[in-house]
Amino acid sequence: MPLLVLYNPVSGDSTAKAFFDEHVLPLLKTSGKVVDQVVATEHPNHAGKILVDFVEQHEGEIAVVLGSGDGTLNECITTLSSAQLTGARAGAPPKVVFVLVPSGTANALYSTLFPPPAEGTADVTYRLQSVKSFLAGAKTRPLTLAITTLSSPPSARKRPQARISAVVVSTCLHASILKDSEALRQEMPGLERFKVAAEKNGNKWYNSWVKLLPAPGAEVVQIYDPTTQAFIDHPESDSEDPIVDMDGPFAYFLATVNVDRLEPAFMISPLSSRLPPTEAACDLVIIRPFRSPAVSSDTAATREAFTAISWKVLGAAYRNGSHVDLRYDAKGEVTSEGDGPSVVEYIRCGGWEWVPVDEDENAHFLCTDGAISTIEKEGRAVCSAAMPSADAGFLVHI
Ligand SMILES: Nc1ncnc2c1ncn2[C@@H]1O[C@H](COP(=O)(O)OP(=O)(O)OP(=O)(O)O)[C@@H](O)[C@H]1O
Repeated sequence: MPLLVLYNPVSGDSTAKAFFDEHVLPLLKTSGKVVDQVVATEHPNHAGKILVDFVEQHEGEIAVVLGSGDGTLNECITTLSSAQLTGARAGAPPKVVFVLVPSGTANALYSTLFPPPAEGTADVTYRLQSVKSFLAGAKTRPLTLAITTLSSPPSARKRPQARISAVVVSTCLHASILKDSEALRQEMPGLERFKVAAEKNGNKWYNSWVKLLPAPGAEVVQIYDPTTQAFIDHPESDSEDPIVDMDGPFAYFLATVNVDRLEPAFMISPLSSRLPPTEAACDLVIIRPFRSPAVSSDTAATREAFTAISWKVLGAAYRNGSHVDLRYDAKGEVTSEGDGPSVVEYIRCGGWEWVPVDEDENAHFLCTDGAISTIEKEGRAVCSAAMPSADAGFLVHI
């Protein structure tokens, strides 16, 4: 199988080149793997172009040893998915098997596939697990893709734009954090930039109309029930009318595919590994402040007071994803006991629609694997989960 070795020398703490020179390339060589090309990216979006060129120059399934974070992986998937391939590849995109070497800041996909040991993620052996799987000819897993279509208002008569994600699609707090944290990258190369950006955005609420759509093979939308610790049919979704309508305001709205965490310890969608989906589906984590018995109005004071609840939820996500079982007591305090309303609505669905209220500028940001897009006024974002056919698509070595 043609083998491309590709790394982003500036992802994470910029150590990918040293790690490849010292560990990855020697290991491939001593294992007898013939590497067809070794390339370092030179600028944003370069990874996708390198992959497309490689695909056009080689036949059959392609293996890519990729040293990067989730952003560069996304560039590879996005560029190849939208490329007009020429020659023998025209109209027939190949199967691409990624062998991941975590070299980014968050490495969400890698740390989901290989949950990190307590000692952390810097260890050489820890970082070479996907490479070892590749060398052993061990298992691969297909990636589900979340495809989000951004539409302009009908009067604009513009084509919708598609964004592809292999990890996360979000609005609200997470999108605001990612938007602001990018400006801090130089100053803070590690995960602390996300915390600084979170402080700035904690008291925002977002107004939007939302629809939840069932997965293709499921009749209805599903919701996690903390009492039985299982998914159940959403009470507002049945075979007659499976689509669930949701009102805001929202404090948090985030969908994942393929991952149960966005950083090694931040397990925001833990059920994707505890109760794995059997088909292409998004796991959606939603916080709506009006579910709290203590919140009945949207004012600066209620928003400020609710910040403590959001931090409790996100703090519990760092403790093994325990936020999914949090509830409100009668006074609106957060507890892990009783039978009050769940603080988080944890949904499993085939897709969703986000139609931001025009006046709410902050509700117009969308994050797809770290990249930020702006939904136009009177526009919308529609996301659906898809699994590619058996002879195409993207896989990872596990
Ligand atoms: N040579 C380069 N110079 C500057 N930027 C680059 C170069 N190569 C790639 N990039 C950009 O670097 C950005 C960050 O890459 P990547 O997502 O892999 O790492 P990360 O953000 O540190 O990790 P993670 O996504 O896991 O948090 C990408 O948006 C990519 O476009």
